[in-house]
Amino acid sequence: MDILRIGLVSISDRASGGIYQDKGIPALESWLNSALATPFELETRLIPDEQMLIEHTLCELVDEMGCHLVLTTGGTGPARRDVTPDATLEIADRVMPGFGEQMRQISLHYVPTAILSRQVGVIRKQALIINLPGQPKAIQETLEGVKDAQGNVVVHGIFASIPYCIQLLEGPYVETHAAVVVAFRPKNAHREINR
Ligand SMILES: Nc1ncnc2c1ncn2[C@@H]1O[C@H](COP(=O)(O)OP(=O)(O)OP(=O)(O)O)[C@@H](O)[C@H]1O
Ligand SMILES: Nc1nc2c(c(=O)[nH]1)N[C@H]1C(S)=C(S)[C@@H](COP(=O)(O)O)O[C@H]1N2
Repeated sequence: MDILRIGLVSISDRASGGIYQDKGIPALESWLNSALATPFELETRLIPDEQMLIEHTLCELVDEMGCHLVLTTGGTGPARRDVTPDATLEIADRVMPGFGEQMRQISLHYVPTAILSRQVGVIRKQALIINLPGQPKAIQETLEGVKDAQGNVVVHGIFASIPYCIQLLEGPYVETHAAVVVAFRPKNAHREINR
């Protein structure tokens, strides 16, 4: 069986220019290490907010590196140089509107400015590509969702739906640690999908 390959792309003019240290890739990496029970390989990239470069990087990760999942962080807002969703849509085969809708829903529990993120989820070939906001804390917030003080789920994180999406795209079977995120699969979703 194919090993799970995940691309992580931190998109920041200042982090890529050395003005501040990139916290995006370390936050993504540490969250994935805590959440995934399945072994995985990472491909990481730190790039500025340049649309052509973002498009090229996403295509390289999907088409050449064979990633099943690509998570971007940064550049989803309304500022002139925030072009991550534009680049993602440009190289997409299909849009998955639920991911953007769900992330904004989750984020409203944390910041009233959640609606300023234009983040999208798309499919290109075998890969699911998802834009996360640039604030490093937004990574855990959107992937994990909202829980109350007793640990009960208030809004499901988007990662709950990612293993089944990868499975439907004929990628590897992804298992998660239930203490961090419970992956949803319909009752009749077998480990192997036979077509
Ligand atoms: N890679 C990163 N590492 C650390 N902090 C970041 C990173 N990206 C964004 N941030 C923080 O989150 C804020 C919002 O992110 P956003 O993607 O809008 O960046 P920005 O303000 O356009 O600046 P830049 O592209 O130079 O990071 C930033 O102003 C910064 O404080
Ligand atoms: N979960 C979460 N979502 C969030 C935020 C946040 O701090 N946490 N910041 C918001 C803000 S202030 C902006 S401007 C938009 C876009 O952020 P970006 O340009 O850093 O991607 O994401 C929004 N979504």
